[in-house]
Amino acid sequence: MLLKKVYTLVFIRNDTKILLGWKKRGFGVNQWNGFGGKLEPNETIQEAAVRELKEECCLSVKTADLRNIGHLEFTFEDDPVMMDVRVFSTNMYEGVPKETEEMCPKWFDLDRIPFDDMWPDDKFWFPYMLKNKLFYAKFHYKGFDTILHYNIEELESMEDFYAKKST
Ligand SMILES: Nc1ncnc2c1[nH]c(=O)n2[C@H]1C[C@H](O)[C@@H](COP(=O)(O)OP(=O)(O)OP(=O)(O)O)O1
Repeated sequence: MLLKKVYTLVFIRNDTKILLGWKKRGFGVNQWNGFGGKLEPNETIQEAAVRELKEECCLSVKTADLRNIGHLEFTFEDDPVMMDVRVFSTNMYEGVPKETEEMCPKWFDLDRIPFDDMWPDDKFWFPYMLKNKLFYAKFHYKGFDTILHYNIEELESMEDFYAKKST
């Protein structure tokens, strides 16, 4: 049986650029990614997303301005934990991105995303995000570099997706 662990992943973007952070430590170190992490006790997923963004690059967002745009599930060979990652996007934020102990933020043109220095799965689902499509994707890894199999689908509505998932 898989044990589920929930994570957040936030992308700040506009029509031409996206903010990514170079992970300086921990899981996914030395790669570009969005901003996010695990939930703390008694925190909603949106509250965790806001907190992690602030902690990792000093930007402030309101929970109401976060749009849930996708759901990712990661499993790993011989590991009973499934990572359940809730993906959010917004272009409404306050502050200026700043380097922290965990991440070094940088803006990228949408047509110059550094996929070679990102998680291998990102190249599969970023195109959905960049076309403003909602998505649900599952990746099964051997180690952290090899995707053994994956599935990705476009969703009509995140609310309907989670309603169906909980039944
Ligand atoms: N494969 C893949 N693609 C894209 N994004 C991710 C992955 N795997 C991932 O874990 N992620 C995302 C999900 C989260 O946003 C981070 C990982 O969070 P992590 O840094 O481990 O959580 P924190 O709570 O910040 O960790 P510590 O502060 O305890 O170190 O990457």
